[in-house]
Amino acid sequence: MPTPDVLVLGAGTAGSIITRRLLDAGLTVTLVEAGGADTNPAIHDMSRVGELWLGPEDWGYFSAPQRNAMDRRLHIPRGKVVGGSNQLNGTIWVHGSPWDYDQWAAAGNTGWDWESVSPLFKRIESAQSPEGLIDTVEPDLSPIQQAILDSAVAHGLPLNSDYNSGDQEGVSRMKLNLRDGQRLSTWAAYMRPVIDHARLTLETDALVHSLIVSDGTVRGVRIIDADGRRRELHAGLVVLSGGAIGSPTILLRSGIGPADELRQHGIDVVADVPGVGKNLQDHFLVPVIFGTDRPIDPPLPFQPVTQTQWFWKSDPTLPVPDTQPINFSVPFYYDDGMTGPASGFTLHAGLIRPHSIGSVTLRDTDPASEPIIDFNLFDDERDLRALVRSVRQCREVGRQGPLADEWGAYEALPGPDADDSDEALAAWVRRAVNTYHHQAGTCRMGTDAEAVVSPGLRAIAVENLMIADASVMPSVTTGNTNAPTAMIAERAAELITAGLTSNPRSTKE
Ligand SMILES: Cc1cc2nc3c(=O)[nH]c(=O)nc-3n(C[C@H](O)[C@H](O)[C@H](O)COP(=O)(O)OP(=O)(O)OC[C@H]3O[C@@H](n4cnc5c(N)ncnc54)[C@H](O)[C@@H]3O)c2cc1C
Repeated sequence: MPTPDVLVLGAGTAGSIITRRLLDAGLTVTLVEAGGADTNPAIHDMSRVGELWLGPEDWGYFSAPQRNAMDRRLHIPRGKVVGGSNQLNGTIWVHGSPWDYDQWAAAGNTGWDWESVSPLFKRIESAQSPEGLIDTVEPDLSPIQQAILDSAVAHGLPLNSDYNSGDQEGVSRMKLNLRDGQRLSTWAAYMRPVIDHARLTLETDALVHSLIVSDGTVRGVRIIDADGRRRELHAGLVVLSGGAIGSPTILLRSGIGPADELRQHGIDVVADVPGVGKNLQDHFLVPVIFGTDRPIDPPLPFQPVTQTQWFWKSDPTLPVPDTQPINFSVPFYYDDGMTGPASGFTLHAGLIRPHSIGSVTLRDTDPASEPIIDFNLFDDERDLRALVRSVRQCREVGRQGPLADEWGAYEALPGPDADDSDEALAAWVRRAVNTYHHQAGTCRMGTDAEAVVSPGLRAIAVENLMIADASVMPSVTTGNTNAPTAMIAERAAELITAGLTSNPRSTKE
């Protein structure tokens, strides 16, 4: 096989966009993905997303026991399929706050301020730009979602018609990535139309073991392919897009990471990069589940289970909202210990500006092993406080407006046994907290000693390696992370094509 210009590792949200843009720019690309084709009908039908959890398309990770959450191990779904986590996600399209990107820039990441990145979001969206490939739609609300929205307004939240306008606060209908009622992942939008491209080689069901590095330069990658064979692939440039869990673990197995950690596993140290796998940030949800006297119809086929959300400051002095409750049209019982009525709805309290910082480390050197993912939940008490306030607010919303008057909503969980004290609500938060699936930051960009990539997304310690996915975020954005990851991917492709115009083999900034 001829050597491609670029090897892209991971066909998720970011890898799909980068591959397409590099093909458009005339480059030869090999795209390597651990998962297979997106043939499962539940991927495409947003009323069936729950079926994907712990199925063949889910890496099915569990966190380390969370000492401040009753030692619970939280399920961490991650997409193992072409399209990656975008094929399992809720398709909620949220830019984040302009403040997020200005913070990135203020930390030394020149070029990532809001004014610089907002044109990239515009370029991605078909409603904003003729070259945009991603559709965002607001589906008609189901009757229970309309009642949730109206009850939130009755509670005093402003109705916000566009949370991507720069002002996130208030309750909104969600903007979802759907086309003809079906999920529109970046894989579907960017890659499906070019799947037979002459300059594309697609390796699916191929697990990346590690990078091949010699003389401080990345030359290619070792994979275990669909037939179980160990093979090496080479390229002029390698782009790592394995996501916030996959990218740091690939680096660690390659000998790029904290030297002491690598030696513990008997891995030769290629580059001592202390920040690899550190700075894990995520968002967290806590369900407040209601039954209703008036029966709620189950979601129709292709009807999204979640359609409304709100952004709210649990402390009015904060610069941006630190909570983002999202609302499900069904009672969502996360584990066997949670029981209640079969028909109902869930208002999820949501923490989106976490202070506790976690890590991703290797369990062993087997690429098929689950890494140790430790959120370090509630290490910082402010996170617990914000979730307690958010749970209290969700309870209040469920008790008023049309939810109470027209649907006869009653709280099933935490339920009447939990009083309204901070202690009682904190106990529920520790018992019921789960990830909101927005892991980020584990190969963060920056200019300091803990940075893994430069603001130009080049690996700091080795040549010919770029990292582009949710792992490079310096801090997680205020809201869902798919759109920000897509934005990072567009920027990455732009940086590669600009840098390669003069010399296709040069990766220097
Ligand atoms: C259940 C769920 C719901 C979510 N809901 C939303 C939402 O509604 N809105 C939103 O904005 N965000 C949501 N997210 C988050 C969003 O989907 C992610 O932030 C985004 O997909 C991250 O993109 P990525 O490219 O960084 O990683 P991914 O999309 O995860 O891509 C990484 C790819 O690399 C592959 N890979 C990893 N390791 C290896 C290896 N060793 N060898 C080969 N391939 C490898 C993976 O299989 C995967 O395909 C959700 C996520 C989940 C899991």
